[in-house]
Amino acid sequence: MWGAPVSKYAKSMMLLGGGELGKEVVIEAQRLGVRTIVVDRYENAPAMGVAHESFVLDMLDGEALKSLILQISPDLIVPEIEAIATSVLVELEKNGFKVIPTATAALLTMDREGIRRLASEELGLPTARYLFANSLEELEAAVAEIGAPCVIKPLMSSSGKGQSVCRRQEDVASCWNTALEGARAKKMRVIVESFVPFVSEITLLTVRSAYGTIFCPPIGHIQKDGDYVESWQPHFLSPEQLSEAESIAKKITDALGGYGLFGVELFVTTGGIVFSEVSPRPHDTGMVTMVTQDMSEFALHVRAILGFPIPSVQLLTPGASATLKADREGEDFQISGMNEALSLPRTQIRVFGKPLSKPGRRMAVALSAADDVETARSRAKQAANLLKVDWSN
Ligand SMILES: Nc1ncnc2c1ncn2[C@@H]1O[C@H](COP(=O)(O)OP(=O)(O)OP(=O)(O)O)[C@@H](O)[C@H]1O
Ligand SMILES: NCC(=O)N[C@@H]1O[C@H](COP(=O)([O-])[O-])[C@@H](O)[C@H]1O
Ligand SMILES: [Mg+2]
Repeated sequence: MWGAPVSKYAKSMMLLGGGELGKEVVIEAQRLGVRTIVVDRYENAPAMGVAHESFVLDMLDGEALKSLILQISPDLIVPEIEAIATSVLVELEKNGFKVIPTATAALLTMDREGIRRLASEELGLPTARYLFANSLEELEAAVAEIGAPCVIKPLMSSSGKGQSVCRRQEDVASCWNTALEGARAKKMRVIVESFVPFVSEITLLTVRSAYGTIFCPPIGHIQKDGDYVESWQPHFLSPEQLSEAESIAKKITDALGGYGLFGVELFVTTGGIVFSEVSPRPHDTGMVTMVTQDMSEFALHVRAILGFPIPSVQLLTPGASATLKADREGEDFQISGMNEALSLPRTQIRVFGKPLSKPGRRMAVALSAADDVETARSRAKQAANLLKVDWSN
């Protein structure tokens, strides 16, 4: 029960991060009459355009973050990106603030070490072999021990930033430099993971609500340079694979706790399902649910975190998503090809509205439905290929 979004009875939600995923979360919260406040590191972030209020802040600056939260005093604090001074959230939670799904979940998943140790060492879930390194020398020793090929990632980063595959011992120095450039946090520590020879990879969207835990049908995806370029739903798994995937997802999300939607990333291998990582919030590959399910991952997240029950989720049609990425840095661009993309059957687009284009930055997504996944995938790819980040000079 709550009042109008600008009244004294308003229910308020503060998003820490306001990218394309946060934008859809805000829209879903607005639909339920919730007051929305968006914080991000730059002006005109996608979610700011649809929120009641917004603030520009370096969310890794703990003091600044704490003072803003105390000033606004939101009912719900909803982390949306991976680079936040999460220790502040832990402290504020102790003082009665509600962090989604929990402050500890945010803390553990912001840091690859926290979530990996929980999954592998405490819960015994199958993962790639891994080691950590704080310097180039330590990294050389870790790569020698894990063996090439292996994957090297900064502890705090996302969408593949700073990530590289080390194929030979001689490449270690260049991998270290890639990690240094891509890390969002100042602290430099990397994880070295053995390369998992997967057959496919999936995201299992898992919803913890007042009703209990439910799973969305698996989403298959393809990543390039550590970032997603294509996803589809449903992704076929055998009954044994599905029950293994759901059991892993249940264990990790139960350990993190709280209400909300989680994106559990899993590798499907010939030897079974391997846990990769988990986002305690909507997942980029899950944008496809905007055309496939009765409730999108964003609607599910909002409904769960507001404490409402979610007895079921229904897949309405097979569907797919494909991304538009920029290849140049600058502000003087226009997105073209929308007319052509939207001429394709059962196709929609989301243009995020990011004010600055950068090489590799995701600017829009095409979403297509069809009677089967293969047709949906080819439609979504075709639509995304028709979209362009265009420059007048
Ligand atoms: N150990 C591994 N073995 C094989 N492939 C891997 C491994 N680790 C990562 N990858 C590949 O790189 C992709 C991105 O890795 P990961 O999810 O860890 O990065 P991320 O930066 O957290 O990305 P995001 O924020 O988009 O989830 C994976 O989806 C997978 O395709
Ligand atoms: N894989 C995580 C992910 O997709 N996160 C989404 O990307 C935004 C950052 O984009 P940017 O780096 O282009 O600002 C985040 O705010 C979130 O919406
Ligand atoms: Mg990932």
